[in-house]
Amino acid sequence: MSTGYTTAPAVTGPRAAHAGLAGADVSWEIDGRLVLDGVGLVAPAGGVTGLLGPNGSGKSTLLRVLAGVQQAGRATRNGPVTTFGAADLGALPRRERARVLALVEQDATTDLPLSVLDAVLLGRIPHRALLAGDSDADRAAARSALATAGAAALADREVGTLSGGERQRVHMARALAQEPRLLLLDEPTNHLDIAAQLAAMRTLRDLAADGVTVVTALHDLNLAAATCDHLVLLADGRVVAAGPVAEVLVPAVLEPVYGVRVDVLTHPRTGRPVLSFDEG
Ligand SMILES: Nc1ncnc2c1ncn2[C@@H]1O[C@H](COP(=O)(O)OP(=O)(O)OP(=O)(O)O)[C@@H](O)[C@H]1O
Repeated sequence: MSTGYTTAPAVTGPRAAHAGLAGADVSWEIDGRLVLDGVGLVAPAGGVTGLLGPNGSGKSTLLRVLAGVQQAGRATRNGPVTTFGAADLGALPRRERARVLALVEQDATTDLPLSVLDAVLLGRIPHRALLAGDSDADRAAARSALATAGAAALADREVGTLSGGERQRVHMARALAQEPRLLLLDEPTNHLDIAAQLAAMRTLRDLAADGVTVVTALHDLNLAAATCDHLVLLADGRVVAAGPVAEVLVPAVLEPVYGVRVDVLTHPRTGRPVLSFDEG
């Protein structure tokens, strides 16, 4: 079922005047196949927007297109029109864009023999003069980001030796060190234990409360129910529903998209939806 595209919820954070991220008609073709088909997306500043959808629905591609790093394929029609506040994201020079947005990719790996601290310091590059080395302020920002991501103890480890969950925390720390105003994340809770998942989502909520626009792809619909303000549901490269959590996470929307039976309960403390699934 399509609920069409709804307007974004009211924004109440310190940067409430900022309109957040808006994408119109984002279409992308890979090997002659349309993997994003006219996606319209609104992610309000001061909120966490969850990007949902089954495997292959286009979440990673959309995030990479929004971040301007999608290599495979090409834009179709007139190309995506994506604004962040008053800025046309697509028109921003690369370095300028890196000062505005950070992308935390799914299972990003590196073969470079980098220490964790050095990997996180890479996030500071857009903020310093060309050819300048790390300043004390950069190192302080990197250590603070590591602490926020629950990875302070890993600072001197080599990235290649880390577990999946440890690496995930380091990728989050690198993005935090970048101090973006728009943070895009692809499955940031992948590999994380339950406490770390909740901590990661708490970090995203805290950033949003400070006015950062957060867009995160998630598979865990209950995590989305518990932590997101706004949801965008993709299926086959199209937006099939978007809006507040309570409007999107309903059986009539989810069942045809995922092909499972969904029951929605209400959390006794938070009042948010809690979902239960059965094979359809
Ligand atoms: N480099 C590529 N070459 C060919 N097809 C691709 C490429 N990258 C993505 N696709 C296809 O585009 C579609 C969307 O993929 P994408 O990774 O964006 O989906 P997703 O929603 O993130 O999936 P998942 O939940 O499994 O991570 C899929 O059908 C995928 O096979």
